[in-house]
Amino acid sequence: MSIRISGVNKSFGDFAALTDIDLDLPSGQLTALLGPSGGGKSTLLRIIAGLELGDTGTVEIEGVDATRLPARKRNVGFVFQHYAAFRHMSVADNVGFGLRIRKRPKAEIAARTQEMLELVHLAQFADRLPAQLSGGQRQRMALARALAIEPTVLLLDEPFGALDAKVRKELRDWLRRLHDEVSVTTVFVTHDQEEALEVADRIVVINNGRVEQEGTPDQLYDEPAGEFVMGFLGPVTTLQGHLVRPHDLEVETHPFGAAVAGHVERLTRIGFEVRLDVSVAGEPVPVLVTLTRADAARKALAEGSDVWILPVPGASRVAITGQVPLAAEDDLAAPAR
Ligand SMILES: Nc1ncnc2c1ncn2[C@@H]1O[C@H](COP(=O)(O)OP(=O)(O)OP(=O)(O)O)[C@@H](O)[C@H]1O
Repeated sequence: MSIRISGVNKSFGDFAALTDIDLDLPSGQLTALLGPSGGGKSTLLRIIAGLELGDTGTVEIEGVDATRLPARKRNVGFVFQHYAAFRHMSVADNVGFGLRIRKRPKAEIAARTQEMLELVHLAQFADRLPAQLSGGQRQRMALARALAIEPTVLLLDEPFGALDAKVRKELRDWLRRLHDEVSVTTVFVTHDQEEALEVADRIVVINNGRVEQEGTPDQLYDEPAGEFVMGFLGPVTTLQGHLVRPHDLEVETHPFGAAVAGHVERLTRIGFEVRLDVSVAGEPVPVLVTLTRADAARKALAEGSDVWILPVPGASRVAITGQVPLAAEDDLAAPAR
């Protein structure tokens, strides 16, 4: 285990930012800390980095107790959302900065800088100033700088958060490939569930200062530990006291099995999908069902259709206990995936 966090608590005044955090983050893997704003992700990352000290607990990095080690002795590389580059230094000098302050020989600095610039595909921009790069290129420069010191651990705090959706997606794919190439233990903070599901080997869901669940993307998606995790990972709807995913509901225009009867109140086409708002006796709000256009056409579904709905076998379902899933409403308003 590369990073072991045991019994960490952290309060700011009487506000508990982190409560009883125990985590093992495996060597060489890409782990996402995922959760809503204010949940404590950045605080945990800063404690791993040594930029913040927990009130209790320990942090071990590669078997070494790092709890009381200052940040510069932990051998971590760090990239923040808004990367603060040295504006008067060239891209190459920015990348080599960490090596210069560590007083490495000049030839080594030059070679390593070149290697890093090639890794992040910025070699042709070595002599530019950071202001002459695009936002995405600047974040790649930041990654090159963090990696130049050969860190044991690479920590990224919403590294692509400030970029537009398309560049973000490109960098996300690129980070995954980069990680596979250099395979340094990487922990990144995100509040974007799609980013975490796509990129990470492991996901730790953090909410209200606590770990809600950790596991592989598939484990979390297939077996969410509760309402919060299920609601945070994508669109959900409510049927018979359970949360279920709208695309996991089978819909027919005739009764079948244990299906419940309903009435299509609204039919919306969104790209290749069709979304149905189905009123069901006993349900306070319409049940949401998504299916493909072809499926909807084949079944001749229309507003006003009488339908029967049932979760498909093996669908993830979570019993509702009263806690409102945070992401659900936004996700329902957005085009279903
Ligand atoms: N230095 C501080 N002093 C007081 N409160 C703080 C401090 N740092 C963080 N907090 C509080 O601790 C909570 C957790 O903050 P943190 O930045 O870790 O959350 P986060 O999950 O990373 O959120 P975001 O995605 O918005 O950055 C927040 O409520 C924040 O206001």
